[in-house]
Amino acid sequence: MTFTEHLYEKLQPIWRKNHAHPFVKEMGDGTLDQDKFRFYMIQDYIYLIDYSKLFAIGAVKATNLEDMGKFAELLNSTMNEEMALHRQYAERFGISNEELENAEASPVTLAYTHYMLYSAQNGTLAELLAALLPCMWSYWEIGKELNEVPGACDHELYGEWIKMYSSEEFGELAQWCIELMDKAAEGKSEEELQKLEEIFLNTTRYEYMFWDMAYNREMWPTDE
Ligand SMILES: Cc1ncc(CO)c(N)n1
Repeated sequence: MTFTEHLYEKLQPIWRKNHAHPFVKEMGDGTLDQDKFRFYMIQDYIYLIDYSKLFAIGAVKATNLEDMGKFAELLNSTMNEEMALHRQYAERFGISNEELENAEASPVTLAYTHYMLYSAQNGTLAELLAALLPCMWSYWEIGKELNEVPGACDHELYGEWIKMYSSEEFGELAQWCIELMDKAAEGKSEEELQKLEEIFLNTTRYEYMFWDMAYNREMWPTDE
């Protein structure tokens, strides 16, 4: 069994919970409250700015030109394709690019992005991959699952989201991350593997918390 197969199997209970979250389910059946989606889309944009930086750090930590180029490709596709989807949604909601870029991160968004960047900046390439893999992998799986729901990808609001994350292009990038994680885990000590598992578990948990934060539109406590 490969390292990623082991992680996938071990964390299935949490992954199932992610897929079953009402935010995800309601995107699939088209009943999701648009204000929840609007909140999600703004927070996800803020998330993706730091997520892009993770790929830039990946390019720095890559040990060969092929992987370095792939991280550069991921950086480019995140900033110019994935974030373009959010910019399109923002336009539909009447939110300007500037507003989007300067939005305030919620507590969960801040905790999640900072944890990822901490792991990327202070850890090995394998640790960076362990932090980023649940993001790419779970979105790809959720995209594919929602794409199976009859009519879901034709929904006037959520259809584009489903098409993006179930796309072959997104799937290929996720697949590349899975393979690189397995290569990077090769020959690592038990202790190091344990560390990778812990990081993977934590970002998997953060994925759940991100859906939940968006569903409840959770922001900072107010002074009132
Ligand atoms: C929170 C989150 N995780 C993963 C992805 C996939 O890129 C995303 N856009 N947002």
